[in-house]
Amino acid sequence: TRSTRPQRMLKAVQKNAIRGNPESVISAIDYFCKHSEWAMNVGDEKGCILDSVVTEVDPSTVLELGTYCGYSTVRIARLLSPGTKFITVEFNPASAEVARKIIAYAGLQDKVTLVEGASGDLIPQIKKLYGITTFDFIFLDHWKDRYLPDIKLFEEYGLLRKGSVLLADNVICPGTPEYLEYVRNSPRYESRYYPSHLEYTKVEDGLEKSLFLG
Ligand SMILES: O=C(NC/C=C/[C@H]1O[C@@H](n2cnc3cncnc32)[C@H](O)[C@@H]1O)c1cc([N+](=O)[O-])cc(O)c1O
Ligand SMILES: [Mg+2]
Repeated sequence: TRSTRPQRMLKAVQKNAIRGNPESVISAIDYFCKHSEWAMNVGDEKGCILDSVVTEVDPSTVLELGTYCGYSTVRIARLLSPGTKFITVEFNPASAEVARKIIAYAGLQDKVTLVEGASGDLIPQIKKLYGITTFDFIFLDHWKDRYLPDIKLFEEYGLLRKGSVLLADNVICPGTPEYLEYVRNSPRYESRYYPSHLEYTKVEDGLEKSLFLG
Protein backbone atom coordinates (compact mmCIF):
# COMPACT_ATOMS: atom_id res chain seq x y z
CA THR A 1 0.00 0.00 0.00
CA ARG A 2 1.09 3.59 -0.63
CA SER A 3 3.23 5.16 2.10
CA THR A 4 1.91 8.10 4.12
CA ARG A 5 3.38 11.62 4.09
CA PRO A 6 4.78 11.19 7.63
CA GLN A 7 6.49 7.96 6.51
CA ARG A 8 7.99 9.74 3.47
CA MET A 9 9.15 12.55 5.77
CA LEU A 10 10.84 9.98 8.04
CA LYS A 11 12.59 8.44 5.01
CA ALA A 12 13.87 11.88 4.04
CA VAL A 13 15.26 12.36 7.57
CA GLN A 14 16.95 8.94 7.54
CA LYS A 15 18.43 9.69 4.10
CA ASN A 16 19.51 13.33 4.50
CA ALA A 17 20.08 13.97 8.22
CA ILE A 18 22.97 12.95 10.46
CA ARG A 19 21.96 10.62 13.31
CA GLY A 20 22.25 12.41 16.66
CA ASN A 21 22.31 15.87 15.06
CA PRO A 22 19.02 17.74 15.76
CA GLU A 23 19.90 20.68 13.49
CA SER A 24 20.33 18.32 10.52
CA VAL A 25 16.98 16.64 11.30
CA ILE A 26 15.25 20.05 11.35
CA SER A 27 16.93 21.05 8.07
CA ALA A 28 16.07 17.74 6.40
CA ILE A 29 12.37 18.13 7.28
CA ASP A 30 12.29 21.77 6.13
CA TYR A 31 14.00 20.78 2.86
CA PHE A 32 11.49 17.94 2.35
CA CYS A 33 8.57 20.32 2.96
CA LYS A 34 9.96 23.02 0.64
CA HIS A 35 11.02 20.75 -2.23
CA SER A 36 8.98 17.56 -2.00
CA GLU A 37 5.75 17.75 0.00
CA TRP A 38 4.26 20.50 2.17
CA ALA A 39 3.48 19.30 5.69
CA MET A 40 1.98 21.02 8.74
CA ASN A 41 5.17 21.41 10.79
CA VAL A 42 5.58 24.78 12.49
CA GLY A 43 8.41 25.31 9.98
CA ASP A 44 11.63 27.32 9.96
CA GLU A 45 10.27 30.89 10.14
CA LYS A 46 7.81 30.37 13.00
CA GLY A 47 10.28 27.80 14.37
CA CYS A 48 12.80 30.55 15.03
CA ILE A 49 10.18 32.44 17.06
CA LEU A 50 9.42 29.21 18.96
CA ASP A 51 13.15 28.78 19.63
CA SER A 52 13.47 32.32 21.00
CA VAL A 53 10.49 31.93 23.35
CA VAL A 54 11.73 28.54 24.65
CA THR A 55 15.20 30.01 25.21
CA GLU A 56 13.73 33.05 27.00
CA VAL A 57 11.52 30.93 29.28
CA ASP A 58 14.19 28.21 29.87
CA PRO A 59 11.41 25.96 31.25
CA SER A 60 11.76 23.09 33.71
CA THR A 61 8.44 21.59 32.60
CA VAL A 62 7.12 21.63 29.02
CA LEU A 63 3.92 20.36 27.37
CA GLU A 64 3.34 20.14 23.61
CA LEU A 65 -0.10 19.33 22.21
CA GLY A 66 -0.04 17.81 18.71
CA THR A 67 3.31 16.10 18.16
CA TYR A 68 2.48 15.18 14.55
CA CYS A 69 5.89 14.05 13.18
CA GLY A 70 7.99 15.52 15.97
CA TYR A 71 9.46 18.52 14.14
CA SER A 72 8.62 21.08 16.85
CA THR A 73 9.36 18.42 19.48
CA VAL A 74 12.95 18.26 18.17
CA ARG A 75 13.14 22.08 17.96
CA ILE A 76 12.07 22.41 21.58
CA ALA A 77 13.95 19.42 23.05
CA ARG A 78 17.29 20.50 21.56
CA LEU A 79 17.12 23.74 23.58
CA LEU A 80 16.13 22.30 26.98
CA SER A 81 18.42 22.16 30.02
CA PRO A 82 19.24 18.67 31.35
CA GLY A 83 16.56 17.36 33.71
CA THR A 84 13.72 19.27 32.07
CA LYS A 85 10.43 17.32 31.97
CA PHE A 86 9.00 17.47 28.43
CA ILE A 87 5.68 15.78 27.58
CA THR A 88 4.31 15.75 24.03
CA VAL A 89 0.83 14.43 23.25
CA GLU A 90 -0.22 12.79 19.98
CA PHE A 91 -3.61 11.22 19.21
CA ASN A 92 -2.79 9.37 15.99
CA PRO A 93 -0.75 6.17 16.53
CA ALA A 94 0.79 6.31 13.03
CA SER A 95 1.98 9.89 13.57
CA ALA A 96 3.25 8.99 17.03
CA GLU A 97 5.23 6.11 15.56
CA VAL A 98 6.92 8.37 13.00
CA ALA A 99 7.53 11.05 15.63
CA ARG A 100 9.22 8.54 17.96
CA LYS A 101 11.61 7.57 15.15
CA ILE A 102 12.37 11.17 14.18
CA ILE A 103 12.94 12.20 17.82
CA ALA A 104 15.21 9.15 18.30
CA TYR A 105 17.09 9.88 15.05
CA ALA A 106 17.86 13.34 16.48
CA GLY A 107 19.16 11.61 19.63
CA LEU A 108 16.60 13.35 21.85
CA GLN A 109 14.50 10.36 22.98
CA ASP A 110 15.74 10.65 26.58
CA LYS A 111 14.50 14.25 26.81
CA VAL A 112 10.96 13.61 25.59
CA THR A 113 7.99 11.62 26.89
CA LEU A 114 5.65 11.06 23.96
CA VAL A 115 2.16 10.15 25.19
CA GLU A 116 -0.35 8.65 22.77
CA GLY A 117 -3.84 9.89 23.45
CA ALA A 118 -6.23 12.82 23.27
CA SER A 119 -5.25 16.02 25.08
CA GLY A 120 -8.72 16.31 26.59
CA ASP A 121 -8.34 12.90 28.22
CA LEU A 122 -4.73 13.34 29.27
CA ILE A 123 -4.68 16.85 30.76
CA PRO A 124 -6.84 15.88 33.77
CA GLN A 125 -4.46 13.00 34.54
CA ILE A 126 -1.07 14.64 34.01
CA LYS A 127 -0.45 15.47 37.69
CA LYS A 128 -1.23 11.91 38.76
CA LEU A 129 0.54 10.12 35.89
CA TYR A 130 3.66 12.27 35.50
CA GLY A 131 4.14 14.00 38.84
CA ILE A 132 3.95 17.43 37.24
CA THR A 133 2.52 20.26 39.36
CA THR A 134 2.53 23.09 36.80
CA PHE A 135 3.94 23.71 33.31
CA ASP A 136 6.38 26.54 32.67
CA PHE A 137 5.87 26.36 28.90
CA ILE A 138 3.05 24.96 26.73
CA PHE A 139 3.09 24.79 22.89
CA LEU A 140 -0.35 24.38 21.29
CA ASP A 141 -0.31 23.02 17.74
CA HIS A 142 -3.10 20.43 17.65
CA TRP A 143 -6.68 20.66 16.27
CA LYS A 144 -7.47 24.34 16.32
CA ASP A 145 -10.88 23.89 17.95
CA ARG A 146 -9.16 22.18 20.91
CA TYR A 147 -7.04 25.18 21.93
CA LEU A 148 -9.82 26.88 23.93
CA PRO A 149 -11.24 23.82 25.70
CA ASP A 150 -7.72 22.68 26.60
CA ILE A 151 -6.59 26.02 28.04
CA LYS A 152 -9.69 25.90 30.22
CA LEU A 153 -8.66 22.41 31.35
CA PHE A 154 -5.22 23.76 32.26
CA GLU A 155 -6.92 26.31 34.52
CA GLU A 156 -9.41 23.83 35.95
CA TYR A 157 -6.70 21.29 36.88
CA GLY A 158 -4.27 23.87 38.25
CA LEU A 159 -1.59 23.18 35.65
CA LEU A 160 -0.64 26.87 35.26
CA ARG A 161 1.30 29.07 37.65
CA LYS A 162 1.96 32.81 37.72
CA GLY A 163 4.40 33.19 34.82
CA SER A 164 3.47 30.10 32.81
CA VAL A 165 3.87 30.83 29.10
CA LEU A 166 1.54 29.42 26.43
CA LEU A 167 2.56 29.67 22.77
CA ALA A 168 -0.10 28.90 20.15
CA ASP A 169 0.59 28.14 16.48
CA ASN A 170 -1.77 29.06 13.61
CA VAL A 171 -3.75 31.79 15.31
CA ILE A 172 -4.34 33.36 11.85
CA CYS A 173 -4.16 30.36 9.49
CA PRO A 174 -6.03 28.05 9.84
CA GLY A 175 -7.04 30.34 12.74
CA THR A 176 -8.16 29.94 16.33
CA PRO A 177 -10.62 32.83 16.78
CA GLU A 178 -12.29 31.67 19.99
CA TYR A 179 -8.92 30.96 21.63
CA LEU A 180 -7.53 34.37 20.58
CA GLU A 181 -10.62 36.17 21.85
CA TYR A 182 -10.28 34.36 25.18
CA VAL A 183 -6.60 34.96 25.90
CA ARG A 184 -6.73 38.55 24.61
CA ASN A 185 -9.76 39.52 26.73
CA SER A 186 -9.19 37.50 29.88
CA PRO A 187 -7.64 39.53 32.75
CA ARG A 188 -5.73 36.36 33.68
CA TYR A 189 -3.46 36.53 30.61
CA GLU A 190 -1.13 39.00 29.01
CA SER A 191 -0.98 38.18 25.29
CA ARG A 192 1.29 39.18 22.44
CA TYR A 193 1.08 38.33 18.74
CA TYR A 194 4.21 37.38 16.77
CA PRO A 195 3.51 37.95 13.06
CA SER A 196 4.98 35.42 10.64
CA HIS A 197 3.82 33.21 7.79
CA LEU A 198 2.21 29.82 7.36
CA GLU A 199 5.01 27.27 7.20
CA TYR A 200 6.77 27.14 3.83
CA THR A 201 4.39 29.72 2.28
CA LYS A 202 3.86 33.49 2.00
CA VAL A 203 0.43 33.25 3.61
CA GLU A 204 0.06 35.34 6.77
CA ASP A 205 0.07 33.41 10.05
CA GLY A 206 1.59 33.91 13.48
CA LEU A 207 2.08 32.74 17.03
CA GLU A 208 0.28 34.08 20.10
CA LYS A 209 2.26 34.11 23.33
CA SER A 210 0.16 34.30 26.49
CA LEU A 211 1.56 34.82 29.98
CA PHE A 212 -0.62 33.46 32.81
CA LEU A 213 -0.92 36.11 35.52
CA GLY A 214 -2.26 33.79 38.23
O1 LIG B 1 -4.52 21.43 11.42
C1 LIG B 1 -3.37 21.70 11.78
N1 LIG B 1 -2.81 21.12 12.84
C2 LIG B 1 -3.53 20.11 13.55
C3 LIG B 1 -2.55 19.13 14.12
C4 LIG B 1 -2.88 17.86 14.28
C5 LIG B 1 -1.93 16.87 14.83
O2 LIG B 1 -2.10 16.81 16.24
C6 LIG B 1 -2.82 15.63 16.60
N2 LIG B 1 -3.89 16.05 17.49
C7 LIG B 1 -4.93 16.85 17.16
N3 LIG B 1 -5.71 17.04 18.24
C8 LIG B 1 -5.15 16.35 19.26
C9 LIG B 1 -5.52 16.17 20.58
N4 LIG B 1 -4.73 15.41 21.37
C10 LIG B 1 -3.60 14.86 20.85
N5 LIG B 1 -3.21 14.98 19.57
C11 LIG B 1 -3.99 15.72 18.79
C12 LIG B 1 -3.31 15.02 15.30
O3 LIG B 1 -3.35 13.61 15.40
C13 LIG B 1 -2.24 15.48 14.33
O4 LIG B 1 -1.08 14.70 14.37
C14 LIG B 1 -2.56 22.66 11.00
C15 LIG B 1 -3.02 23.01 9.73
C16 LIG B 1 -2.29 23.90 8.97
N6 LIG B 1 -2.79 24.24 7.68
O5 LIG B 1 -2.18 25.09 6.97
O6 LIG B 1 -3.87 23.71 7.27
C17 LIG B 1 -1.09 24.46 9.43
C18 LIG B 1 -0.64 24.11 10.71
O7 LIG B 1 0.52 24.63 11.21
C19 LIG B 1 -1.36 23.23 11.50
O8 LIG B 1 -0.90 22.96 12.76
MG1 LIG C 1 0.66 24.33 13.31
